[in-house]
Amino acid sequence: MQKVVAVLGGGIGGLSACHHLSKCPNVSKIVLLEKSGRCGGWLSTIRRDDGAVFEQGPRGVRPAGAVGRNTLNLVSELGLESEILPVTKDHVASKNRFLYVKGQLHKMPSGPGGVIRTIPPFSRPIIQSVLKEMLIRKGTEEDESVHAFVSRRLGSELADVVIDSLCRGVFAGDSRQLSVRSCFPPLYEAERSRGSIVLGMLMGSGGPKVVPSDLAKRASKESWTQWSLRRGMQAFPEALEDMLKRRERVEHHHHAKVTSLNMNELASVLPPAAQPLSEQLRSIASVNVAVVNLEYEGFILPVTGFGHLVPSSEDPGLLGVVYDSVPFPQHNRSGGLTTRLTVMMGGAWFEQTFGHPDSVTKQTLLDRATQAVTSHLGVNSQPVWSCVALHKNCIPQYHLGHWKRLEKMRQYISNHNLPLTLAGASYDGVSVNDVIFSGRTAAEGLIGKT
Ligand SMILES: Cc1cc2nc3c(=O)[nH]c(=O)nc-3n(C[C@H](O)[C@H](O)[C@H](O)COP(=O)(O)OP(=O)(O)OC[C@H]3O[C@@H](n4cnc5c(N)ncnc54)[C@H](O)[C@@H]3O)c2cc1C
Ligand SMILES: C=Cc1c2[nH]c(c1C)Cc1[nH]c(c(CCC(=O)O)c1C)Cc1[nH]c(c(C)c1CCC(=O)O)Cc1[nH]c(c(C)c1C=C)C2
Repeated sequence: MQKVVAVLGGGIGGLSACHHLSKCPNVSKIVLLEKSGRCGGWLSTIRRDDGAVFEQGPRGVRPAGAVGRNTLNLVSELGLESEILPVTKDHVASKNRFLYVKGQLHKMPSGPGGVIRTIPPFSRPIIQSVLKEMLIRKGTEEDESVHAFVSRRLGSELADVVIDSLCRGVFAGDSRQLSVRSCFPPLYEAERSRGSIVLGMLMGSGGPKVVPSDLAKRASKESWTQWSLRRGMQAFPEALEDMLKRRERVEHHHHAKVTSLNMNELASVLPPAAQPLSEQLRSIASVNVAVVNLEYEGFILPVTGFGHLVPSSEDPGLLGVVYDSVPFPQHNRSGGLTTRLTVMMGGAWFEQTFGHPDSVTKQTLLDRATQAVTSHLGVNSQPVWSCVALHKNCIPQYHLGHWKRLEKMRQYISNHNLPLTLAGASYDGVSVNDVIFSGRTAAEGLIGKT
């Protein structure tokens, strides 16, 4: 039977779903409804006339794992290989990530040397916590906060500093509220199946199989840790949309105000009979993040690496600073040496730091960002260019019990034969890779594997 499918929202998840649907002969028409004037959602790049590129959303994608290979396969199908900017394992941006603790930058421990010695800000070698972890009894809870899980298994110091910061650097969220089961499924599964995170990591686990393209094989052979594109991440949805435009069965509608991938809006268009589903959708929270891109003249950093994260105990509203020009110097303006930084602020602490997002001024956000660059990195010069963006509700938060909410929603959809499939960052992973994979899974759920 021929199907007509509407895809709501042209973020990278919706585009990925369209792409897979468009390969299926049983789908006679695909209607993509995007509320804004462009597709891509949070993949948003500023391209200046002088060649400089600044990311307002994701800036790097990980090539590892099945979902990473799946994305690279798509990049390859789109013919974007020559546009790829890989960062390899031995690059300084892969080796050096910093934490800003008690007013100082500390390199995050990596490699054997980093775990067997006591390295500030830690009070003992990390190897001690790692070895002890294998002896800790399995938890019995169906779900636990990321902070509670890591405190129980690895100790409160790693939970307070490393895990707290990691949750800020991925979810802009609070590790005390986020669910380990939904935010870091491999950690939760490792404890359940092997009794230990360390053993689970050493022994590996299953997961979806994705046959690698030549590009994905190259990424593995050359040990890439992340990649971007010459014209920035936005080039990815642009290429995907261009490819879809060439397919006859795909209809595009920009400025099409129908519904949204934003939970509240999707919930509001569901029929009253679907109220239980609407309520579950509404209960998925999301946070606001201020993204401040800064450009400085010359090389102004006291250290070099990917960037630094700030634990919530140090400064709740300041999440971290990415040193963009280190991994991707190709995005600097042509001719002349510059440093490009991105300061990320707010997240789960937005309101307590800045008040209501509608009343904070761009100048306040810019001042806060440049002050952080001065105090954290000792930079006294002023940026020669800046751009402030406030992304409202941009990162969904998988709070405790998220897995149960998903199960109830999917059960409800299935019990009521609703012609609806959920895909995107609100459900099974927020990374670009996860979202692209969720679009593929949603399409395959409707039409079978392509
Ligand atoms: C600041 C920031 C940094 C990030 N960094 C990284 C990173 O380094 N690496 C990484 O892997 N991931 C990163 N992410 C996460 C990743 O970018 C997102 O999770 C992902 O892009 C979400 O894609 P999506 O398609 O689910 O949703 P969205 O991007 O939100 O797309 C949803 C689309 O639906 C449209 N829409 C909304 N309302 C309507 C309506 N009424 N009608 C029709 N359409 C509507 C929107 O306009 C939008 O185009 C980052 C995210 C942010 C915000
Ligand atoms: C400071 C805030 C944020 C920074 N990046 C993001 C936020 C909220 C968003 C983000 N970063 C990553 C992902 C994808 C995760 C994935 O599974 O691929 C998302 C949604 C990647 C990432 N960035 C950092 C880490 C540890 C990760 C996880 C994957 C990896 O190891 O590469 C660290 C980090 N992020 C930011 C900074 C300043 C930073 C510093 C070291 C910015």
